[in-house]
Amino acid sequence: MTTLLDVRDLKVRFALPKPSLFAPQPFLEAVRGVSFTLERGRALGIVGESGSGKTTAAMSTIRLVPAAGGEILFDGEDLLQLDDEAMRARRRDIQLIFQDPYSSLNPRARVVDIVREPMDLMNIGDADSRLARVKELFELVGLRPDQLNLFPHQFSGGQRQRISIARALTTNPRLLVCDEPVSALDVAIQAQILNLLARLKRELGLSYLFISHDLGVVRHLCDDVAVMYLGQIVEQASREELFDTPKHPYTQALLAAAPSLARRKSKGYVRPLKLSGDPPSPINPPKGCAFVDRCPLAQDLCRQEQPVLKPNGASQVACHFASE
Ligand SMILES: Nc1ncnc2c1ncn2[C@@H]1O[C@H](COP(=O)(O)OP(=O)(O)OP(=O)(O)O)[C@@H](O)[C@H]1O
Repeated sequence: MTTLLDVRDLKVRFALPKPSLFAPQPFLEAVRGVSFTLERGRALGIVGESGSGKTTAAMSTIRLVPAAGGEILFDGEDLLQLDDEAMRARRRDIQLIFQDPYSSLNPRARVVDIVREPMDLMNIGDADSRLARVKELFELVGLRPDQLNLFPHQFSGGQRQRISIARALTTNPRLLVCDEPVSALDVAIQAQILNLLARLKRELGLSYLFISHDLGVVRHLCDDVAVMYLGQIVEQASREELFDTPKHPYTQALLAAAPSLARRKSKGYVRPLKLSGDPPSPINPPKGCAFVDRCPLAQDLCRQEQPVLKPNGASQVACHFASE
């Protein structure tokens, strides 16, 4: 396996309005030292509750949100060190798919123009080759050639997501960042789009950074999974390892909340833990473990010392007392 993306100690913080002129600048710590690797041809799912920092981590990985620190090695080159022009050139390799295809597609443009636009903006090929590529991509994503001149409102939600995917593929990217790409779709349509993404990954050797709050969706598509909690990764493992033997009490609670995903066999013991309460505020986050107030394993050490990700079996887990 070769590594496409190697993110090290990524930090993102947002400046908040000052309560008064002379008060210190308050910050919201949205991503607090996140590290992960994504191998070529694989899909890494990032899961976690709303507000855990999934979107911010992914957007800062591709420099759509500025990072406050860290390294983002794409093919060995640190994206944070690139000037704007070099970064623009890199954008060909990295494309985005959003949750709501309708709001990301220009309602007044014909879909042929929508799909072609990235090639126009990046000056890829001539008019004929661009049109040929749009037709090819239409077929690849399961749209018909006679639909080329229609407008977005003439398509269903699932078809609109196919249009977004075709558009994202025009530049021959190597990495697709998918932010809740099927959350707005009916369950049956979700499966179709996930199957399409899985096929494209196989056929084109694409890598995905796949953000979702839905563990079922992640299990369908992703090879590896990172679980985020208050701006940090608390567990990272292969799909099998994560769903069969979840180790962090937060991962166990997430799985226990989705009984259809918990393993039938006793191999992975999933504590019947119910999550109550909310995560702490990302403004002045706690010094120790952020999960401590909701955790059945919590001890004094957890309040004093932040656990770091370390190997636990075949997984990486940030917990002082995680099950082995
Ligand atoms: N532009 C911003 N300014 C200030 N705070 C922000 C901004 N964008 C995000 N945040 C905060 O950063 C934290 C992480 O948000 P983020 O959207 O990355 O989480 P998420 O896990 O993707 O959640 P969701 O699934 O709801 O999108 C949250 O506390 C959010 O309120």
